Amino acid sequence: MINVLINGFYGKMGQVLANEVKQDNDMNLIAGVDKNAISTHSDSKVYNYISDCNDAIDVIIDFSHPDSLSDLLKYATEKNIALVIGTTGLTSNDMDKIKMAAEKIPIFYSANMSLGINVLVSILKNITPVLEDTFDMEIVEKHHNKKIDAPSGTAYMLAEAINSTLEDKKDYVFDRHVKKEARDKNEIGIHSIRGGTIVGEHTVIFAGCDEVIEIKHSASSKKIFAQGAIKAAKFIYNKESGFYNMEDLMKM
Ligand SMILES: NC(=O)C1=CN([C@@H]2O[C@H](COP(=O)(O)OP(=O)(O)OC[C@H]3O[C@@H](n4cnc5c(N)ncnc54)[C@H](OP(=O)(O)O)[C@@H]3O)[C@@H](O)[C@H]2O)C=CC1
Ligand SMILES: O=C(O)C1=N[C@H](C(=O)O)C[C@H](O)C1
Repeated sequence: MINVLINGFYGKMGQVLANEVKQDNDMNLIAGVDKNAISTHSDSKVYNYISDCNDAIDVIIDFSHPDSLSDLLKYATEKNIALVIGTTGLTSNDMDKIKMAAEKIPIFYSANMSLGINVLVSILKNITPVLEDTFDMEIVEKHHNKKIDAPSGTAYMLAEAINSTLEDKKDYVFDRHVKKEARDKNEIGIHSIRGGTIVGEHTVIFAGCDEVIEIKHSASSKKIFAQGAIKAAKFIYNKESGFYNMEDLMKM
């Protein structure tokens, strides 16, 4: 059995994940951590601070808030516990800290744990070199009205997938407003929409002369992210230290 701790336990993802972990025969939900822990709130043990947890844990799965990152990395590295991180809105400095911690423990990071988005990443890497000279590239992401970061972590991940194939990297332009100059060829536009309960939609638009290609991924339930995180946890809990992502998991 793999012993799991969930960071961000009372959150939308934390609760969906707890449910999925409980139904998984290989996993044992040991406890949760949330900044407003109320012991009577659920049938699971929940701590206010990760440092309060002295249980034997094999893997921590984190869907919380960037503010919890320092405590999370300190705890996991000190106790030598594998980490799966799905939290978005992280800065490049945060990502550097994650990569430094990954020199000591195995860490899996993905801004989107669904299989579909990660297939979309490989499609983008294949088609961008063919289209880059003549097509403009725009990304539109839509999420629920409770989401606190914009653009989504996935939108950045898709833009990075496009850029990874290009020698001349494109700049990112967010929520483009009308400006005097024409659209610069050397940019990727990223547009964020927030409303209702939209789980997550990402569309990549390649707009050429007299033709348009649109590739869209729609999530209709948060379960796909939770199930992806469980696969990631099973993949890394007994791995060597290192920084892992969905590409490593999909290669298996
Ligand atoms: N990688 C992926 O596939 C996916 C990633 N996400 C990302 O996961 C994160 C969580 O999403 P979601 O569940 O919708 O958000 P929620 O706001 O519903 O949940 C986050 C939870 O973490 C708690 N929290 C805040 N700060 C801390 C802290 N310092 N320590 C521990 N817990 C803390 C929040 O408490 P409080 O409400 O009191 O602030 C809340 O209970 C987001 O960054 C989101 O973008 C979401 C879906 C899929
Ligand atoms: O906050 C969410 O809900 C989601 N966040 C992730 C992101 O920022 O890309 C992944 C998914 O789209 C849902």
